Parts: sequence; structure tokens; C-alpha cells
Amino acid sequence: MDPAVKYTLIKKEKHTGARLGLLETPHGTFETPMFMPVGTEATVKNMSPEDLEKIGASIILSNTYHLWLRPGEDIVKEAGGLHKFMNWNKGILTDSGGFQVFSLAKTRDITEAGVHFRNHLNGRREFLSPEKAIQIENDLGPDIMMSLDECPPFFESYDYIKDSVERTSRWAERGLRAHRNPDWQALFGIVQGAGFEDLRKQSAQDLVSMDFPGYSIGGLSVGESKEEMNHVLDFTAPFLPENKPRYLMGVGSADSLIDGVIRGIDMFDCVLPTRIARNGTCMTTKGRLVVKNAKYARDFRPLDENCDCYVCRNYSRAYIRHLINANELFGTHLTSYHNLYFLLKLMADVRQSIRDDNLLEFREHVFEEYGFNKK
Ligand SMILES: O=c1[nH]cnc2cc3nc(NCCN4CCOCC4)[nH]c3cc12
Repeated sequence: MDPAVKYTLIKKEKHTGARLGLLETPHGTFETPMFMPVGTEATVKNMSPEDLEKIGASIILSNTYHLWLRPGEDIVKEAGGLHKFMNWNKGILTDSGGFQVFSLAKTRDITEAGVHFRNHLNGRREFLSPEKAIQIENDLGPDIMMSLDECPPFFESYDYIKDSVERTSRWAERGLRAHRNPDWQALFGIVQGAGFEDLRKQSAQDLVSMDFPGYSIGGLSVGESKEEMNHVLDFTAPFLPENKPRYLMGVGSADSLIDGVIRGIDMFDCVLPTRIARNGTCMTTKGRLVVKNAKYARDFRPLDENCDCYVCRNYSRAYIRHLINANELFGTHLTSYHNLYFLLKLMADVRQSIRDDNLLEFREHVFEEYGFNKK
């Protein structure tokens, strides 16, 4: 049986671990490395599918936890699945819900069977097992889906992390068995192990032995430093097969994206660009710009003078500042559109620098110009 998702390594960058690849999915073939916009509740906030298409989004995320609790996966299934429900015909990936339970739910209790928690919407007691997570994702119908895992605190004890990794591996096995649609939905395993190299190796080896079509590196972007994240990637990525996609969860700033690509990561997602856009913070090639600040009241330049996006070609800082301060929805549409374009364009430039074998020079340019070198 053909796997639902097929990764082809096209080229390795000469001086780093970066890879240029192609990811074939039932909803299109897309270049990697890629950034995936997050559409938690079946919409990338403030963006239409048409606009997402225009800026070059290939795969977007939606969230199992949220859609299970509201409107219910049964409604999405009845609509014909997420692609029909949200009118998005390219790739969709769903997380398994575990991370949201740990970050959103009130009180939660992890057992071998699964995780008990209180629904953050109505306070009702809920239970999510590896099998239940897979059933929800099967019903939602994304092209790529995640196993239920525990994303433990990065600074937990070795013994806690070891027990957690071993349970996450057992949950992954249970999820594989429960998966009903492996021919059109690719189930990824999620590597855990916090900052412990031997536990990362054990987690990766457990999951690779189950032969998933792709692997996420979880347990990162949870408060550890960028140096610690990069160090974990340095020793974890090599434990994963070269001919499968590697997905780093929850990462979405220009510096972390480039440093993840350099360490062999192919896929990234993060709410950052759309979240900061909603309070008027914009990503630019000269660093972050908080457009609602008074100093932009009479600034009729675009958000970013080096950006050729629809927003930067048609609207000024003064106008966008006014909209944000007036709580006009069009204002957050413009900042969201620009921030997503900014990261998608950055990844297109990263892919080009892999073709040209000058990713390290590109990194130096970005870190210098965008202000990441400033301490
Ligand atoms: O181990 C994981 N397993 C399953 N899903 C995840 C999602 C994850 N998302 C983050 N980080 C997100 C950090 N965001 C940065 C921007 O502001 C909101 C939080 N780390 C994550 C780890 C996991």
C-alpha cells in the first residue's frame, strides 16, 4: 500500500544539515523546508483560504482538541471532512490534542490509559486516549495527523522524562493500531525526551521501529532557550531516517526557523505570526515593528520597505496603526497577512539558499539585518 505522504530528498545543502525536499500528499506536492500557518479552530485567524493560497501557504494546521470540543468531529465529518468544511484544498495537518490538554485544560491526570482533564469551555470532565485521538483525527480527515503524546516540561527530572517517553512510545503503538485510514492519512510519531540525548535516542528508535511515514520532534519550544533547543536538534535529527519528513512543532520566528533548517528540519508550525499580528506587532526585515505605537501616526511608509506583499504595496503604517487602535478587524487582517507572507517568503529564500549552497551566508544576513545578533 502506498503511504499517504511521500518525502523525497532533492538536495542536501553543502555546508549544513539542511535539506531541500518534496512532500507528496493527497492534496498536493509541496517543497520543504516549509512553514505551516496555524488555523486552530478550522480557520487561520483573520485570513481567508483565498488569501492563504495567494501568499503560498501549502499545509495549514487545525487542532484536534479544539475541534473535538467545538463543533465536534462528527459535524466536521458530516461536512465531508476538514478540507470541505473550511474550503481549503491544499494540505492540512492536525496535532493530536495532547499538547492542548497540557496547555489549556484545567486539572489533568495522566494515566496509562490516557489523559483525564476538565474541558476548558464548560468544565466537564473529559478523557482522551491514544485511540480516541486517532478516531477524532480520522473523522476530521487531515492529510497528516499526530499520535497522542505527552509533551513534558523541559526541565523535569530524568526519571520523569524516561517514564513519559516510554508511555508516549506505547501510546504511539496503540495509535498506529487504531488508525483507520493509513492509505490517505499519514500518522506521524512524536519524538520526546526533553534535553536528554539518550532518551531522545530511545524515543526516536522506538518510533522508527514502528515505521511512521514522518516524525515530529516534540517537547521543544516550551520555555527552553534557543541554544538548548538547537542543542537538542543537533543530536536528535540524526536519529531520524533521512528519507522521512521531520517536523519541529511550535517554532515560528525567523532565527529559529533558519537554525532548525540548518539542523535538518523540514516542517514547522507556530501561532506566533498571527498571534502577535492581533496586537499590532509585525515581523519585518529590520526587526519587529509595533505598528500601533504613536511614532507611526504620520508614517506613510509600508510596514516593511523590503516587502512586496499586497499589504506593503497598498497600505501605510499610519493607516494600519489607525485600524489597530480603532479595533477595526481589517487592521489585524493586514498585519496577519503580512506576517504570514513574511515567514512564507523567508522559507522560499531558505529553499533557494539550499539550492545555492549559501544558507550560512543567508543566516548571517538575516541575523544581522533583522536584529537577532543584538544582545
Ligand atoms: O511535544 C509536542 N507534542 C504535540 N504538540 C506540540 C505542540 C507544541 N507547540 C509548542 N510550542 C508552541 C510555542 N508557542 C510559541 C508562540 O506562542 C504560543 C506558544 N511546542 C510543542 C510541543 C508539542
